[in-house]
Amino acid sequence: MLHTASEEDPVVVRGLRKQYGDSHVVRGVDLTIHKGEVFALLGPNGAGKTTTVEILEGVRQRTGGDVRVLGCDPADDRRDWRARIGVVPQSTGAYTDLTVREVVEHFAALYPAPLPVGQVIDMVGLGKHGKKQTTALSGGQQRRLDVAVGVVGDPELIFLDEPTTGLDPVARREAWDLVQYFADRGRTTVLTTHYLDEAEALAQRAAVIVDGKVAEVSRVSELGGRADTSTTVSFRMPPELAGRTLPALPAGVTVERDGTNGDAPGIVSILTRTPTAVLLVLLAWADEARVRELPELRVHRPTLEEIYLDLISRNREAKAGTP
Ligand SMILES: Nc1ncnc2c1ncn2[C@@H]1O[C@H](COP(=O)(O)OP(=O)(O)OP(=O)(O)O)[C@@H](O)[C@H]1O
Repeated sequence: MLHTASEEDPVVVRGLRKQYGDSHVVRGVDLTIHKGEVFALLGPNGAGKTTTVEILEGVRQRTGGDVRVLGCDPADDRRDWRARIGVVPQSTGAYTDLTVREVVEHFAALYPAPLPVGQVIDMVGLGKHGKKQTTALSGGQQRRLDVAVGVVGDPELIFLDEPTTGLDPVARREAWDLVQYFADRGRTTVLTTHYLDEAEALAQRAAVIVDGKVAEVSRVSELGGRADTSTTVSFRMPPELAGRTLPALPAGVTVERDGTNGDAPGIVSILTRTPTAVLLVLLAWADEARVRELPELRVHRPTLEEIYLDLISRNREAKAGTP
């Protein structure tokens, strides 16, 4: 049963299971991925992300559950269906003694309406290497070739499994531009990544998979209750204000002080949902005491990485507490 998903949704998964012998590696995954979105799959090593993605790509058989990808069951592996999806697998392909251009041309010929080969080679940053033997490419250049091969068919749905692993920072940004290019064309992308900045930059929604189950699926901006988390305003108490009480702060704040270290005044941290209001009060207070700079003043909102690590650790603790 594929309830609550629309006909339009390119990926609909319900109760997906995969077992290798006695080992249950995907244990009841539900996912609905909407048309035109970049959807990130996050989770620790061995969580079952690649297994799930490979089932969606039709390269791995499932043990149970319902799966619809572009309206078809991937297990049927229809040729016309396959031409509508693009796959950049986790491991780099081996293309023997062909040149970059020959490899991309070869794959382009498999699709009814491929993108121009030269454009794709340029887009992945291999413009200067079209005539190079693939065996002579660096690891990062080979990874770019994988991406070219995955997208040359101008697919409706693209699976990118850790596409930027091994790329230098400039090449990573180029790969991000490429994902954005397809998003702008209304294409759908399923992006598996360990880089949370990548998920944050590219994806609208994400699922966190832990131990073969979806621990959470939400908008990236709301992952792990992120939208509701407090901001920390902190500073080192200046000597001029040491020993004074803080001014009256807006309601709902929590104040923490680390111990003063000998004569050094300690750090004051204020957890708040209204950092601007807190800053206004603090700055007026400092100004009144003629303190022009609050030392080490910092306004810190938890990063996606901190939220993610917290989510994984809470998940592990909950599991450890389960009898
Ligand atoms: N062919 C196989 N036979 C037996 N076990 C397998 C096989 N393929 C994968 N596994 C196991 O299934 C589990 C999930 O692996 P999977 O590759 O899906 O994880 P992942 O979330 O993609 O991890 P990573 O982030 O490291 O890529 C792992 O414990 C892995 O060892």
